[in-house]
Amino acid sequence: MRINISSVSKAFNGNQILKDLNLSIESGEFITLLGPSGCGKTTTLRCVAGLESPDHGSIAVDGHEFVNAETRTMVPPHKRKVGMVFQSYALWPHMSVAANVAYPLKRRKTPAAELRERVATSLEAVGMGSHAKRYPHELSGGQQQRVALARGLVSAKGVMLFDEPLSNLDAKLRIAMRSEIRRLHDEFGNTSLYVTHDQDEALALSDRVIIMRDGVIEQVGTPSEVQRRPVSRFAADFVGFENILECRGITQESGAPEATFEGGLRTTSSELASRTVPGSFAAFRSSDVVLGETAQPGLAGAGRIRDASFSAEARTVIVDLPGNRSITVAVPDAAINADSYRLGGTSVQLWVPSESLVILDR
Ligand SMILES: Nc1ncnc2c1ncn2[C@@H]1O[C@H](COP(=O)(O)OP(=O)(O)OP(=O)(O)O)[C@@H](O)[C@H]1O
Repeated sequence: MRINISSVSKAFNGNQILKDLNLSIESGEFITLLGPSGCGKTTTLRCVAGLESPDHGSIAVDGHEFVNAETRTMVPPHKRKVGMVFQSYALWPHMSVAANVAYPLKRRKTPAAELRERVATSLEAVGMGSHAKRYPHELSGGQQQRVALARGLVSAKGVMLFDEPLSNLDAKLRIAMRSEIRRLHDEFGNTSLYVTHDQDEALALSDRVIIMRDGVIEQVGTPSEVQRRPVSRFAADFVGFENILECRGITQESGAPEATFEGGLRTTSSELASRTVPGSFAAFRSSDVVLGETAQPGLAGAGRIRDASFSAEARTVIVDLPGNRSITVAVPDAAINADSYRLGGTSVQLWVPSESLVILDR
């Protein structure tokens, strides 16, 4: 089912939370809203579910208007037939697993035989068929979340909404449940809108990722587009570009243009310099900085190692650059034992290849 969010605005107590939001989600797509706390992700989801009403704009599913602030159309939440899965699971403690999953169907007065069959099918789908008679307190967190997922699936007529459903699970279970959620999305042929502030989760699950900032959409793209080609400093920072340096000027001393960035880094390619203006930014990942080599097209400079941290997850050094700037560099495994990387104060040459740089004008 196709979801159309058109010019949706929403304010709480005079604070504008959603600002003229427009988004079209294709039938069968898995879309993630990714952004920092407070940017309006949950509010967007709640407007689709009918738990909030937009002040302006409309939301339609397959051309059928759920809400239109201008014409005062408002379909109540239980008539929208969307499945919703919350971070808190929101299971009724006094109801068995089967009764929890049956609840939305009961509200819709689904005939008993159909109800039993749909409850059994969705519990089987999430691997909880043998736990139908248990109560929520007899289940682990991961099992409770599976029941919440089954209840969402049973309510859905094609649209599923997820509000940080995995945040309360430990890291290992979170990764396992991610693929379950994606599998069920494909198996049931749903259109899914998923809220998270975890970029790994968004990138792993989605067909397209929407990066939100202060109630507006900053970038829409496939996981690889947002990861490799962020459109702004904000988006680059959000998808994990550790290093973002501002261009301080363009010179043409030796004939070819050369751009200088914060920390004294300079372009070694006129093509790169021609795409840069003072005030634009060069963004690059710590894993794309090469220490001890230079002179291929890209960005080059020199600094001093301030600090090295080698842990199981990351092997990084902080390099201080002139002008009180520093950058983070991920050291390849092969270089870990090189003593020079462990010594504070050691001078290093550094280079970032052209293809690893993203030049941003905002
Ligand atoms: N019912 C409400 N009444 C007043 N303010 C609200 C209400 N719901 C949300 N807000 C405010 O709107 C802003 C956006 O909230 P929202 O939950 O949409 O953000 P979010 O991007 O989902 O953040 P998080 O990741 O923290 O859940 C926040 O500042 C929040 O305090």
